[in-house]
Amino acid sequence: MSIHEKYNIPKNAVITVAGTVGVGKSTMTKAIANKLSFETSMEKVDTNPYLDKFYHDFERWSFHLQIYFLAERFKEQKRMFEQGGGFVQDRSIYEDTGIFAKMHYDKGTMTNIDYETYTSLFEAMVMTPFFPHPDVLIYIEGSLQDIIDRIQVRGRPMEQQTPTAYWKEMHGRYENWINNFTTCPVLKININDYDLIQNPESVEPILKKIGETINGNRNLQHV
Ligand SMILES: Nc1ncnc2c1ncn2[C@@H]1O[C@H](COP(=O)(O)OP(=O)(O)O)[C@@H](O)[C@H]1O
Ligand SMILES: Nc1ncnc2c1ncn2[C@H]1C[C@H](O)[C@@H](COP(=O)(O)O)O1
Repeated sequence: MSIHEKYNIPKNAVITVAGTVGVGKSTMTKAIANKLSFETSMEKVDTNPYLDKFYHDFERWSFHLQIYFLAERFKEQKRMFEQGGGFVQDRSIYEDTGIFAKMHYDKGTMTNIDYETYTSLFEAMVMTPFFPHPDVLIYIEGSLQDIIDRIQVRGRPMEQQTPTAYWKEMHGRYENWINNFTTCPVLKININDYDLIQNPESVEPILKKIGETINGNRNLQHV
């Protein structure tokens, strides 16, 4: 029996992984893709031409950065579906607008005009019946302290130098955002319930839940 049959995960599934910075999305993305022999769509940090500048001057670069992320993730989303699925994606496109753009607008580091321009572009590109959504969004959650520790250990200077208040604000917003997210089925996982670094096999119960979430939703659709 193949692993796809074992957990009832279609070979053409598209799985996206969401959660705050440093919570463990990339690690989870690679572990799931490896088990399912799926392709990954990784968020590229080193080649992002705006990210470091943005962390040094939010006001100056927040619009440029959001447009860049929107273009990159839109192209990736298109690629995943054009290739017929079988992908795990490191961070969903929905967090760009629901978390980041909104947070910078609310905090005054993105202007009203820029926010309007960005959100109308996002809505026109993504929130249309023509744009396919993932089969499941895995939401990883953890305590603020664990996340701050992970950001420090990972060691990207631009993130290490960012005040804790930024991560705290983001952490609170994520909880709100996920509780109101309805675009595709959600599977919530807490970082205390697995450890992919010490115990790679702890991905197995996650695969089981992925299959259940995808199929639970398909059954609901056919009732
Ligand atoms: N289960 C885990 N236990 C301990 N550390 C972890 C775990 N998963 C990820 N990490 C570490 O936390 C840091 C952030 O993980 P990463 O996957 O890069 O997060 P994200 O993609 O969400 O920013 C990395 O240093 C990674 O090695
Ligand atoms: N849409 C975004 N706006 C601002 N910053 C963002 C956005 N998407 C990702 N980021 C930042 C946050 C991190 O510093 C890096 C990579 O994210 P990670 O959660 O570590 O994968 O990009």
